[in-house]
Amino acid sequence: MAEKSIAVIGAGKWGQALHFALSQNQKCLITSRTKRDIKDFVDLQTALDCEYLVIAIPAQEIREWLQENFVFSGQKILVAAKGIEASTGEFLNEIYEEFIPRKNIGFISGPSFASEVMQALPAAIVINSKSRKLYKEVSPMFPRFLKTYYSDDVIGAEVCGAYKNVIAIASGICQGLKLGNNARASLISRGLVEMQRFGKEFGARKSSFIGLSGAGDLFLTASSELSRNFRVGLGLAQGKALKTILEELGEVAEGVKTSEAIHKLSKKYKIYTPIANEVKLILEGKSAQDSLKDLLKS
Ligand SMILES: NC(=O)C1=CN([C@@H]2O[C@H](COP(=O)(O)OP(=O)(O)OC[C@H]3O[C@@H](n4cnc5c(N)ncnc54)[C@H](OP(=O)(O)O)[C@@H]3O)[C@@H](O)[C@H]2O)C=CC1
Ligand SMILES: O=C(CO)COP(=O)(O)O
Repeated sequence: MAEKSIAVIGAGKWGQALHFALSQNQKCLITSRTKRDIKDFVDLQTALDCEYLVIAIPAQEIREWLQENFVFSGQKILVAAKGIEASTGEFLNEIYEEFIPRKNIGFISGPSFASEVMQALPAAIVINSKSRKLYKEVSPMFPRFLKTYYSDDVIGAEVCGAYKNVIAIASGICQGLKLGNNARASLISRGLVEMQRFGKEFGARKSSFIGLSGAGDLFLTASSELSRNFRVGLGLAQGKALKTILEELGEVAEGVKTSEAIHKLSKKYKIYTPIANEVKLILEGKSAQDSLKDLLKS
């Protein structure tokens, strides 16, 4: 295995942005299911032979991808996805740990729209790992414009990154229904309380929710049309069918499936998650106006 070699797997929006960022300080390879005519694009095996892998494959696809493609041979992994597996309700750390030792895995979180990273605009992200050593190894790989912080609250970062996508859908609905700034601020702040309550059940640390991974990413995603999840919400408020919205989007909106996962987990562990539950129901066809009435009285 080549030393300090690094590759991004998954050349979607975020994978390409991370490849751009990681190419500033060293050579970084990139691969994807669909072959692309882009700089440093290699076949999958060449990428898998690298020592460091940044995996930007969506949450719902990763288990099957790992089963079919991944053999652990000492690689260190940074997980770029933000979501919870809907079919099982399993967190990404649980899935990855079936294939890779915990000390070799880190999770990227924090407010980071790919399109802005692509323009080298400044941002701050968190590398969440049980191994501080891993953080120390990967931190210098990031360019100056992407400031990195360390946290060992892996589950906290995961819940924040996944849950904020669902709240972003709710916020897009709120915007689409023209409910006003007061309503949106109320929704986002109650969303933060809700995701913290949910995370507590799984051992997430409270402080993660007021930091970059939580409030930082939530405020970003739930207040901007740059967010795909927010745009899903806008489409729902306009009465568009989910299928049409997702076709028009052409990119992943993790909040859609993650709302199912949250529903499953909140039912199992009896966690009060009113906003996520209404998002799931709206995605299944409930009218947004009816959801609003139910949220206001609950
Ligand atoms: N975009 C952003 O600003 C940010 C995104 N994220 C997270 O990163 C993850 C990826 O997002 P993003 O890159 O934007 O999404 P995109 O929809 O742009 O790209 C998805 C990528 O996943 C690959 N992919 C999808 N299904 C499979 C599969 N079954 N097997 C192998 N590869 C697959 C696609 O490969 P191909 O195209 O080659 O077929 C593509 O490279 C999501 O979890 C998202 O929440 C996190 C932070 C910021
Ligand atoms: O996670 C993101 C920014 O931090 C991107 O959010 P969207 O997937 O909603 O675009």
